[in-house]
Amino acid sequence: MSMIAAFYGGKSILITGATGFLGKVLMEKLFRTSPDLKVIYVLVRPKQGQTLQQRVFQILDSKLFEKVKEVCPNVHEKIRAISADLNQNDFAISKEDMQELLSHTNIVFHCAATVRFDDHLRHAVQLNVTATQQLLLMASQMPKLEAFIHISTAFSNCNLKHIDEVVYPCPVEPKKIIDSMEWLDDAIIDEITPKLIGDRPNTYTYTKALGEVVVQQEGGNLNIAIIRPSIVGATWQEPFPGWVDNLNGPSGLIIAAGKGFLRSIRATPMAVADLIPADTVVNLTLAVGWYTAVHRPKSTLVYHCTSGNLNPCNWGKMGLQVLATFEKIPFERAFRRPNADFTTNNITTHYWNAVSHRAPAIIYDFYLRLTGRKPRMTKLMNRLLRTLSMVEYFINRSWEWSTYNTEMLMSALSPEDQRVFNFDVRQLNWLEYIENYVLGVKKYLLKEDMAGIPEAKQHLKRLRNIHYLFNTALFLIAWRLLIARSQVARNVWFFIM
Ligand SMILES: CCCCCCCCCCCCCCCCCCCCCCCCCCCC(=O)SCCNC(=O)CCNC(=O)[C@H](O)C(C)(C)COP(=O)(O)OP(=O)(O)OC[C@H]1O[C@@H](n2cnc3c(N)ncnc32)[C@H](O)[C@@H]1OP(=O)(O)O
Ligand SMILES: NC(=O)C1=CN([C@@H]2O[C@H](COP(=O)(O)OP(=O)(O)OC[C@H]3O[C@@H](n4cnc5c(N)ncnc54)[C@H](OP(=O)(O)O)[C@@H]3O)[C@@H](O)[C@H]2O)C=CC1
Repeated sequence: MSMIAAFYGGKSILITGATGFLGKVLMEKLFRTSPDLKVIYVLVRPKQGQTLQQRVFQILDSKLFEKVKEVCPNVHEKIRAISADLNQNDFAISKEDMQELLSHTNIVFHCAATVRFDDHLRHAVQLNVTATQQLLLMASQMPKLEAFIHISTAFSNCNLKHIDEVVYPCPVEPKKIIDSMEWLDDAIIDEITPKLIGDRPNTYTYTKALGEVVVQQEGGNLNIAIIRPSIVGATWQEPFPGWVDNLNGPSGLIIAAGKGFLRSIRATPMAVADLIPADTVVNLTLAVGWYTAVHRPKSTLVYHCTSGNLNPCNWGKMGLQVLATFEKIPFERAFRRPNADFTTNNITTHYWNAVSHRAPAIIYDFYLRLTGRKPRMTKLMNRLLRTLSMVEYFINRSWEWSTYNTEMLMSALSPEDQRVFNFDVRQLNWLEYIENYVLGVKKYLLKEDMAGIPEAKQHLKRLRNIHYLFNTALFLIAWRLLIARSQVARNVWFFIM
């Protein structure tokens, strides 16, 4: 019998960010392994054209939850969607809902965040820092609370090379930052943002670091733990391999490469690609929730959920495997044959961006215009180049994350829990994982049918022939121009003939 699964039985659990990528996998695992849990409260903001219930039921009715329905047929009754906006005071939760949350919640999993790299500092502080502060305040008024688990990121201290499982202080106190966001206007915030984020690459990593400091400073007597996942990728095993539902991290770039838009990327092949599957993060999170509630460590423990020091894979190996998978399972209606390459310096990056990204987009848009259609490729390419410039920081460096607490926790689990809540990345076979990831991107993100693979292969063959024809024509034109101008070229030509 799994002790962790039994622990969540009968519990009332509050999840923020439940409609996000990690939140969904977390809910799925909770319902599947502890179908006798009492209720999961999810803080959800209303979205245009959908009621809260519709939003949540859409998730429960998705393929991700198919197995849950078998073990927990009344799953719809065990989820309680609470209207909340983490950007608002008291999260704009009604008095009755707040009362219910405060008096019943046993465990809090705080997953909500803005993960955009380019978010305005004011908004990133609001969601990643102030909302965390407010949630802690709520948690301190929950008499039945047993554990508060905060999801951060392994990159919150990416300005360091070696990162320990501790909360690092920030030069400016989070409270001062929160206060200043209230009275500074946008223009001044824009001006001071580079100074505040310092040697971090973006507002996301900076505000996640501030959020951790808030958790440590304002956690009071709560049982708190912080989890720091690295780059979260598609699921490894559960509920099935390859599940993914957004374009963050590598997923969007896998699409861009598979559709033939992404032809070169500035990356260091030997740099460690610290990916971690979403189900591994969720298993660790649930184990941490149990451990924190039952063992009540004296201080706030930080757990690194990373792969690099236990089972490293580098970007070169990952890129090659992604490309190899496209051979077997190509994406439909590719723009060009997938054939991306790594560049390593500014000059080659600019050159290939011009030749392989911008030029084909301009030519294609010209063709669209000629045929009376709306040009769209240049816009798409600009977006891709912007994304590339934002991720470059992370794919040209390696970090070392120590994992003492995570390994300690692994050894504290019973053999059954180690199996049911497996977060041992040493067992991960990267080649198999990446192949399933690409397959998952095709099925769950692009919603492409496997029956379309033969046609996709035919399409790639046609693209290859067009490519050969285009190159031959280009060569002949260049040669013809050369022959017209150079006696040496003419002599060589006649000699060959
Ligand atoms: C040895 C040599 C070998 C050679 C082999 C070479 C082979 C190469 C093969 C290449 C194969 C590729 C696979 C490997 C790629 C590796 C890259 C991995 C990158 C990983 C970097 C992650 C770093 C993680 C650090 C921290 C981790 C975390 O803690 S948080 C999670 C990470 N967060 C994110 O990823 C968010 C990033 N996104 C953003 O910040 C923003 O979206 C943006 C700034 C990128 C774009 O903002 P913008 O306002 O322009 O657009 P937006 O409104 O967001 O969206 C507009 C449309 O664009 C779509 N979109 C959004 N995001 C992406 C994306 N990442 N990729 C593509 N498209 C995206 C979005 O859906 C919108 O579409 P429409 O709705 O249709 O308009
Ligand atoms: N994905 C990754 O690679 C990594 C993620 N993390 C961390 O994991 C956590 C979850 O990330 P992930 O699932 O990928 O992120 P997503 O962007 O997929 O999900 C974010 C969640 O936060 C919610 N949210 C955002 N703003 C508000 C708001 N104002 N009010 C209420 N809810 C809001 C979103 O709701 P809505 O659906 O309404 O938008 C969504 O449920 C984050 O803390 C992130 O920092 C850490 C490392 C890597």
